[in-house]
Amino acid sequence: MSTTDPRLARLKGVAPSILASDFGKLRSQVEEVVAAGASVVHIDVMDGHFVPPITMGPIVVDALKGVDAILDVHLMIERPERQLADFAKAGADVLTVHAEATPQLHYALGLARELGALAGLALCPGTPPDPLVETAELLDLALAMTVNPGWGGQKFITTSPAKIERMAALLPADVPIEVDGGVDLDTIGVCAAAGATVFVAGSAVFGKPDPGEAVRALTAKAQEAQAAVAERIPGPRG
Ligand SMILES: O=C(CO)[C@@H](O)[C@H](O)COP(=O)(O)O
Repeated sequence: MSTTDPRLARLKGVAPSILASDFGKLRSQVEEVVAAGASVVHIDVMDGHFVPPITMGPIVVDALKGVDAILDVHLMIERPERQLADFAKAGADVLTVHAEATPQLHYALGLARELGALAGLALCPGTPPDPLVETAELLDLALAMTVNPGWGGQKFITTSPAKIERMAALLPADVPIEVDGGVDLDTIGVCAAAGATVFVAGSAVFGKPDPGEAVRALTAKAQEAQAAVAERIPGPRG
């Protein structure tokens, strides 16, 4: 964890995923959710190899430059270390790579930091949390996929909260845990109670008629669950 980076203070709460947005009005939709309180905007990069779909590249990150939010880039691509420089140059604040996507994890995470970004490590639902232990000192964020990566609108995998708890037990308390996939009003509370503090939501935000209101409702649910946990067990993640 690079504790001095001021961006870490904003790396929390609901992170709307632009995968579910209307790309014809991308900037105004993003500005709407930021005005509603989102301090993180999630950008899903898919390469057609690590996951079947192809989505977006650095040009989309660049299009969001200047938005008053952390640009959180989730690289669902093989050998992400080869692309990190382009995404950093485009304005990525967080560069998250998958443990399953490269044999050179320490190199990739170190490079993300060297390029001036925060370094995130993502784990697919079937991947045990072990890589977090090996790379802990290089991590600014841990991402628990709560669906198999590749598509928005999937159903939340119900064993995810137990995995989040295992991750939280292994990580230093100041490394935030982000959840991604099937996060909505029904599932955000269990994620928050398990220790997640960043909540990626695509369909549950941009799939709604009022994305700003959706951010506020999700935020309230997460805070309610966090408050209930803090009342029971005061602690660093509470
Ligand atoms: O990384 C991914 C999908 O692989 C996600 O970020 C999705 O964009 C989440 O979408 P919803 O499940 O919230 O609709």
